[in-house]
Amino acid sequence: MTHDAAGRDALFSTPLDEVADFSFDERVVACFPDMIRRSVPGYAQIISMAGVIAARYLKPGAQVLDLGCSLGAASLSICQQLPPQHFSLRAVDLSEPMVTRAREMLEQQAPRHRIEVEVGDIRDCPLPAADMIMVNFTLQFLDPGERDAVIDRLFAALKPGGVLLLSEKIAGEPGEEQLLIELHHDFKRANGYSELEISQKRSALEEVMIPDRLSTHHQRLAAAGFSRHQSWFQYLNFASILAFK
Ligand SMILES: Nc1ncnc2c1ncn2[C@@H]1O[C@H](C[S@+](CC[C@H]([NH3+])C(=O)[O-])CC(=O)[O-])[C@@H](O)[C@H]1O
Ligand SMILES: O=C(O)C(=O)Cc1ccccc1
Repeated sequence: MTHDAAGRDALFSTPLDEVADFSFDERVVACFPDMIRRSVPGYAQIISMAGVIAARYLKPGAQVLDLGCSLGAASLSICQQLPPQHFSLRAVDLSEPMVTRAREMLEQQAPRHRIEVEVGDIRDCPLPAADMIMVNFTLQFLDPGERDAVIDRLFAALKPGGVLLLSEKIAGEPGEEQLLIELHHDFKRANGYSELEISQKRSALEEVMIPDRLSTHHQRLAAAGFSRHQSWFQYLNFASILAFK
């Protein structure tokens, strides 16, 4: 069983002969809200602040991008803070089943907002000039060697004064990694995941999600040309940065 009728994540609950690399398929889509809430410390806080941050910076007529949108939670957060005529939003994700479900959910929960949801790759999808770009827990799934070019692309797409909201799982600074990993596993245990689920998920992610250190993210943002970039949130090995063009 990969999930129950209530959408509870049970993807890694039974022993697997060989744990395949993690992928955002239908089985993940069906339990994604539960999985991310129980796996990512601070996810709910970051999502609710996305709307609050948008309301602080966006002027009427603003264009917003949500890249690696999954089910559109960050987009929905903005819809809850700003009226439909205030902004247009384009949400993109590489996973077709995610995009299909995100379209349905946003249509249902924000029917009057101007939102397009498209299948696309953050590495090469068209990026309209934007006032705010959100990249929440997406850069971490790219090959580390591809991340500089993506941040450069986002900088180029942002209008002057535009804001980037970048959230990521992070590697610890030297000497600090082990404690963060152990406490994250404790966090998962406290949220009902078993030892087997924790270790099989870890194997599934090993090859496909390689976190950078927070300092690496800041260096990359500086190199891309961001005039100001500041960490505003960290909960264990999950952090969020605001960067301004
Ligand atoms: N190259 C790529 N281009 C576009 N999307 C991609 C790419 N690679 C992976 N993805 C997509 O990035 C998303 C990552 S989840 C984001 C949560 C969301 N932001 C949220 O606010 O709920 C985070 C997580 O699961 O830890 C998945 O939907 C992938 O299909
Ligand atoms: O579960 C984990 O260990 C994570 O690091 C976060 C995560 C959440 C959802 C899908 C993939 C990774």
